[in-house]
Amino acid sequence: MMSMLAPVRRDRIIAELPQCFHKEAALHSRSSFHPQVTGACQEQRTGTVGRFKISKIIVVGDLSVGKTCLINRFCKDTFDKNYKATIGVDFEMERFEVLGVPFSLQLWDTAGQERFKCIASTYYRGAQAIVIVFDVNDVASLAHTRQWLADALKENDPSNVILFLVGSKKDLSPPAQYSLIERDAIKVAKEMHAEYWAVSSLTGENVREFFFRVASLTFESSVLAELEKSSARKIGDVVRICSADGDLYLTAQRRKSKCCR
Ligand SMILES: Nc1nc2c(ncn2[C@@H]2O[C@H](COP(=O)(O)OP(=O)(O)OP(=O)(O)O)[C@@H](O)[C@H]2O)c(=O)[nH]1
Ligand SMILES: [Mg+2]
Repeated sequence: MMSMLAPVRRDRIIAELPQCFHKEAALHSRSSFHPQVTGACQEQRTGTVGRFKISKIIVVGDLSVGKTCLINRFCKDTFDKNYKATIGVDFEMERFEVLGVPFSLQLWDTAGQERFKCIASTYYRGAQAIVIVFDVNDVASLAHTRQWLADALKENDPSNVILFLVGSKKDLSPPAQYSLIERDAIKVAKEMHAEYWAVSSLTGENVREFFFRVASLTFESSVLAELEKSSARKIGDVVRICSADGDLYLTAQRRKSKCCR
């Protein structure tokens, strides 16, 4: 409990919405946090967010695409060039402060190897975000992302999770080759309603930016869900949270699940 109360690391403080990687495949293209979220944070009306809530993020994808390295680069700032398969699952906690509100992510690193998949999949439930990783140098791993998503969604409510499609090992891909796979990856991301990123855990390129975006969008959707819940309680009716026009995927998903008919 004490550690939960200790101040958040200075390099985990998020005061502005980090931008997306590619405008064509972004969860939304607003340039700042949703005004209702900013307002709620200023007035400390974020409900369970910031006090009790820990958001679960699961990371899935083929074996050896670099899931463990991605998490280790961000959480520990280390990189191991030797492959050690994840057996079952591992997890890391990361504490942030978003718009002045403490916010924790539980990052679940799952096994890509077929023989461990069965154990790993029992940890998929209750995810707020699903990160599907593929290797930008391996088209088959991109093709397999659809199956990984389907498996992860079996254990989760599809209208309540946010999705990220992440191309790894960007350092190994010459620019001309990279831009070819990026075209396909963006197509897949759009189909999935996922936000697309490309990263390198070896060089660290985009790793921090990516996790800041994950934390921010997960935070934003948690606070919006809290606001929706508390106003629904007050009015005793279904309440619509107004969204800016730039909100591409989030509103579409929410509309499917919760909003007025
Ligand atoms: N060059 C380069 N190599 C990477 C990068 N990320 C991971 N690797 C290498 O790819 C191999 C697999 O990385 P892991 O992170 O263990 O892969 P994983 O997805 O966790 O694999 P499983 O746990 O079996 O599912 C290791 O040898 C890493 O060093 C990267 O960004 N660049
Ligand atoms: Mg691993």
